[in-house]
Amino acid sequence: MIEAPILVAPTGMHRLAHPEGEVATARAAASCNTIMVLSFTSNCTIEEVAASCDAVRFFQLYVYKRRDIAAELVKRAERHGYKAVVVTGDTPRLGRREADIKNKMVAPRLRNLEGLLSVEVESGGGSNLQAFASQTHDDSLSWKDMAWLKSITSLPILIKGVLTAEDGCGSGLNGVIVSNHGARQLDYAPASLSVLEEVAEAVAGSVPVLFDGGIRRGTDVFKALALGAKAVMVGRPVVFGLAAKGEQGVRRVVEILKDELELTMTLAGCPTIDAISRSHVRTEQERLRSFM
Ligand SMILES: Cc1cc2nc3c(=O)[nH]c(=O)nc-3n(C[C@H](O)[C@H](O)[C@H](O)COP(=O)(O)O)c2cc1C
Ligand SMILES: CCCCC(=O)C(=O)O
Repeated sequence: MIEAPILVAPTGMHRLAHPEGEVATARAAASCNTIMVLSFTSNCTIEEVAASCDAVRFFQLYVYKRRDIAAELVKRAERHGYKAVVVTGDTPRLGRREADIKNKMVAPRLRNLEGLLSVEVESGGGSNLQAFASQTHDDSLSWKDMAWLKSITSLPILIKGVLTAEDGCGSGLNGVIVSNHGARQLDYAPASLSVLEEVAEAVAGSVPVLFDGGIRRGTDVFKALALGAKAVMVGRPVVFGLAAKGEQGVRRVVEILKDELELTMTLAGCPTIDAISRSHVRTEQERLRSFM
């Protein structure tokens, strides 16, 4: 269905990077024939992104204390042709982002929420995003809430932010995304690549396992696929491409990754994605063991 196993990860507030925001990213993803996961905290609306071009898109969900708002946005995504919900499980509260506090970070308008919620928040002199998240995100989020989510949508649901085998196989959802939120949430959370294999083994092919975190080269995509991911998602490089050259910049980022993946496959003797196997990579642990 998609040209390469490289998706656009949900990242918030694309107008911080480019005036056209998520619409430019969506067009780039569409022209690369890949899937964009639209962030719940986008600047462009669900409808604007849907109307920008014809492509497969997923919608990322933050579960708000105000469940009616979360449900309303999922309904809007469903109505506008988004094909899956990606529920982010690792952000019941925002991690302590000291740079945002120091820089007095102010989020640009989250237009999806207009008419639903006042986005004027007092930051107390620190990060306005952090103050906003603590007012809105439901910090009691747990597995039991997945039953509620299933009850409000017929779309497939993927859980993002899984870092253990136990969470991977216990979700009862339609897909698992191994991620530590780009190391933006909890210091000392494991690097997502270091736990990918154990999660993939536990899930054992029952649902697709996706991966994100630190994908910067085609070789990184290859490593993640060898360790059990069906596809990867890319966060920061897409935002950097958007900031540098808008739609064209995002397209270039995805193309570079795809070209590098193809080169890596050829040099590793893999004519197809399915030919990438566990034996193509050696982990740090295996390397150390080989010295013993
Ligand atoms: C600026 C920024 C904003 C992000 N916003 C969201 C978001 O709105 N929702 C979400 O689930 N993850 C968000 N993430 C996390 C990404 O989806 C992804 O997990 C992470 O960026 C992957 O790592 P990478 O940046 O090394 O590719 C964000 C990450 C960044 C860098
Ligand atoms: C309130 C969440 C903001 C978007 C996000 O998830 C991030 O910045 O990592």
